[in-house]
Amino acid sequence: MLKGVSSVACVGGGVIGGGWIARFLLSGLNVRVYDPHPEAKRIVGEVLSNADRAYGLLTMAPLPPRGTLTFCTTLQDAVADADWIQESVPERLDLKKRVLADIDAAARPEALIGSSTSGLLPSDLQTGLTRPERLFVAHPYNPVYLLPLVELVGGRSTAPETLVNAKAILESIGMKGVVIDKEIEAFVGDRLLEALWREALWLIKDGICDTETLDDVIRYSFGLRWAQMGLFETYRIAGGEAGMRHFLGQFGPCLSLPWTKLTDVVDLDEALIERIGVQSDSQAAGRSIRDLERIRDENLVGILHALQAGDAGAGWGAGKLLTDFEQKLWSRATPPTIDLEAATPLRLIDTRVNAAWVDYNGHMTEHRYLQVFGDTTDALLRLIGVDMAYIEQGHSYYTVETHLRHLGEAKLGQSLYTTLQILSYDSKRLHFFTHIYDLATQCVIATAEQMLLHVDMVSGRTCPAADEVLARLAPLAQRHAVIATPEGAGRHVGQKARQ
Ligand SMILES: NC(=O)C1=CN([C@@H]2O[C@H](COP(=O)(O)OP(=O)(O)OC[C@H]3O[C@@H](n4cnc5c(N)ncnc54)[C@H](O)[C@@H]3O)[C@@H](O)[C@H]2O)C=CC1
Ligand SMILES: C[N+](C)(C)CC(=O)CC(=O)[O-]
Repeated sequence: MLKGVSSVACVGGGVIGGGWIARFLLSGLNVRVYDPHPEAKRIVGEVLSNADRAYGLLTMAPLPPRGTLTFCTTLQDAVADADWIQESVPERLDLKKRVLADIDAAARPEALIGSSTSGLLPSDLQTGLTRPERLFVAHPYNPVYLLPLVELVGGRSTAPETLVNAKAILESIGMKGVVIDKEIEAFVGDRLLEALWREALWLIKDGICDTETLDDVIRYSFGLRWAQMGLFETYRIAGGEAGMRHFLGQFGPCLSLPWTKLTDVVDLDEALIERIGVQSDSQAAGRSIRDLERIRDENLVGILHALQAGDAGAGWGAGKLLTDFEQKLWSRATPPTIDLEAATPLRLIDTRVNAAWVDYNGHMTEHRYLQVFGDTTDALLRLIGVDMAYIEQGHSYYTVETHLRHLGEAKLGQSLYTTLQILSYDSKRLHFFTHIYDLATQCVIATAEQMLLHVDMVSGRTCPAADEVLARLAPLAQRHAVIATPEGAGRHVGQKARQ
């Protein structure tokens, strides 16, 4: 049975606790935090501010009102009324056991308790608890507010329904809970990461390459592959038409070659720590951690958006998950009210310039303007009844001419909105003028004048629009006819002739 969650407690508000706090708050849940660090409020505030920025770029779907954030002076006060308590204190078994025992004693009996541990066994964490059945590992990935995966691992005493409930709750906040069948130190993700990490330390220690080269090798090649398909499916493709079996046949014998040092663990002595520290400082080129976080977040948003377009627009992996989450948000939201009676252009789209829209000039690239104008056209069409049901009947409007003017610049994260004025129409033609405005200054960023024709999609020829569409169009066009013709309407591209 799925338990509803409205309030959450986070015990520990560092890198991971801060990420959880942001994820919960931005999903509309109230969060109470306990972290004795004297600067906990500042640290959480900074993570939250980056998370806000990242969500502003990630989605235009109507997020619920942000939950309230409360810092508590005692652990007991933080957890007493919570439905879900997430422990994210440092990775030490003795400390975690002490903190989890305090949580167990102060929490409501039905509250779920997740631990962010990267590798400690849930059976070890739950020994000695009064209600060990509600304790489980909920191992997330940094940054928790963007990366959707949580490994859910139960211990010997964890009740199966605890994991079922946890998975459902995570789905409701846009995350993917993956239940790991058997507990093992470091679970699945950190087993893989740890193997790579240990190998990488040897490569630096042995002077095979420096830290920047090693990172380049990952991020220009298999890092991109892993982001969208994981390991096994990627290798299946690498087997060519004969697939995985061929891959295993070809590369299986390499397992006996000295291609890894995994049987041996590098001595992470002072000298190696210093070498890595120096190389890593130089690689960061003076960028602060928060700067690097913002760059990372923009990249992840770009990859997630690209994955939303995967599989012919159906979405792929984490991109499909984001689309499904956005659809839930749209279905829960109240539709925006558009004043159809007013003699003013229709305000149809509110949007924000996202990372994938920005080009080498540092501003919104030209084809994205057409996308915003196209989204505005779609909003008008939906308003007059040309929706997916209408299109499935075999009729639609096609754009046959666009005159687009760039009058200002739009930068990453800038909030924009569009207004549309109908200039003329008849049974087959629809002619209108659209402005893109900067929300903050109300300045015009771009305009487009467009002509659309109503078509029979089977014959590919124009034909009159349905009566009900024209009936919706008529009153709008009448109201717009009394508004002054917009500056720039009817303009063409040209230069004054030389005298
Ligand atoms: N940093 C990472 O990349 C990831 C870490 N994790 C796990 O998350 C957990 C936390 O790690 P980080 O956030 O990286 O550590 P962190 O050091 O950034 O944060 C730990 C926080 O816990 C607070 N704390 C210490 N004792 C406490 C207590 N008794 N009660 C409440 N708060 C207390 C500290 O003041 C600090 O703010 C660990 O179990 C770690 O393995 C999981 C996934 C990724
Ligand atoms: C380094 N680490 C073991 C704490 C990493 C993780 O647990 C997951 C991650 O975000 O990489």
